[in-house]
Amino acid sequence: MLLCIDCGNTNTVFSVWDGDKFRCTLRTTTEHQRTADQYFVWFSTLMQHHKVPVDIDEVIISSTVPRVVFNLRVLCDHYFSCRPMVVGKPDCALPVAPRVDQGTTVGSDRLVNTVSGFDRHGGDLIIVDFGTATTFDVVDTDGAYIGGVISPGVNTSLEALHMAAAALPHVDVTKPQSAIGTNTVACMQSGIYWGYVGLVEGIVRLIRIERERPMKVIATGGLAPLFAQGTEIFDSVEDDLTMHGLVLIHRYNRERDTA
Ligand SMILES: Nc1ncnc2c1ncn2[C@@H]1O[C@H](COP(=O)(O)OP(=O)(O)O)[C@@H](O)[C@H]1O
Ligand SMILES: CC(C)(COP(=O)(O)O)[C@@H](O)C(=O)NCCC(=O)O
Ligand SMILES: [K+]
Repeated sequence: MLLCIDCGNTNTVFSVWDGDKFRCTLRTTTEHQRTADQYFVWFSTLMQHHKVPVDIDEVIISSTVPRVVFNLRVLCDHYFSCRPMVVGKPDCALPVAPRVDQGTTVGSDRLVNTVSGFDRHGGDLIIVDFGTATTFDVVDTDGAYIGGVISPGVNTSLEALHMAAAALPHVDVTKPQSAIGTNTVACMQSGIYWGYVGLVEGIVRLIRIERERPMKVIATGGLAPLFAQGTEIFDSVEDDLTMHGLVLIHRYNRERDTA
């Protein structure tokens, strides 16, 4: 079976693909100190819990944190006897090359989302990913990543506000009933929630004007369903977008190898 690993700055997700469907999806925090042995104990324990056999023979990794890739490679070598495909490395090809400034390294999560979104919806897309950063990936008619927007993530902004202001507590993001908060926590939640709704709607509007054509908007990332409750801007919310892209990129490279 194929193990797909999506390593973001906050969370690392392992998903096991049996060639037909995902059998199991597991999430842990991203920590570059975690060793191959620690990954394996965590992974094999939860696989047993979910009654999925641990027979991994192929691995594909997307990581926005370069330092974690070393230990993930050791995991593949010691426990799965394979060499992982790593998105963004020269030996991992993409169906359509990104068109960005020379020398720019695009985050591999954004490249994977682009491949996935194009497969599901065709071109002319804006993919909004609510991760550690809130990113907007613009996908051209032919499926190329052509740039986008990087904004601070929702929780990153809340944390920065709490750190910077002595009287502001740590709060969780939720959808407030109204814009006007009548206590400190409610004021902060309104600022974050309605602020991000406005940010997303505003940036999508500007991108559409620049592109001069209709563009579908796809939302993904842990907080996407929550923000979808506050705006009509998303055509679709897909929590498996990155994992689907990893399966596609893996298949694309395997088919190239055998061609
Ligand atoms: N289901 C969820 N509900 C609420 N918050 C979530 C959920 N999933 C992730 N988050 C939060 O959203 C932020 C981004 O998480 P994630 O999408 O995993 O980021 P990354 O891909 O950058 O690691 C984190 O602060 C995380 O705690
Ligand atoms: C913008 C990001 C930090 C988002 O990562 P994430 O929130 O998924 O951890 C990541 O895609 C990244 O490090 N990008 C490199 C710069 C770029 O994509 O242009
Ligand atoms: K991400």
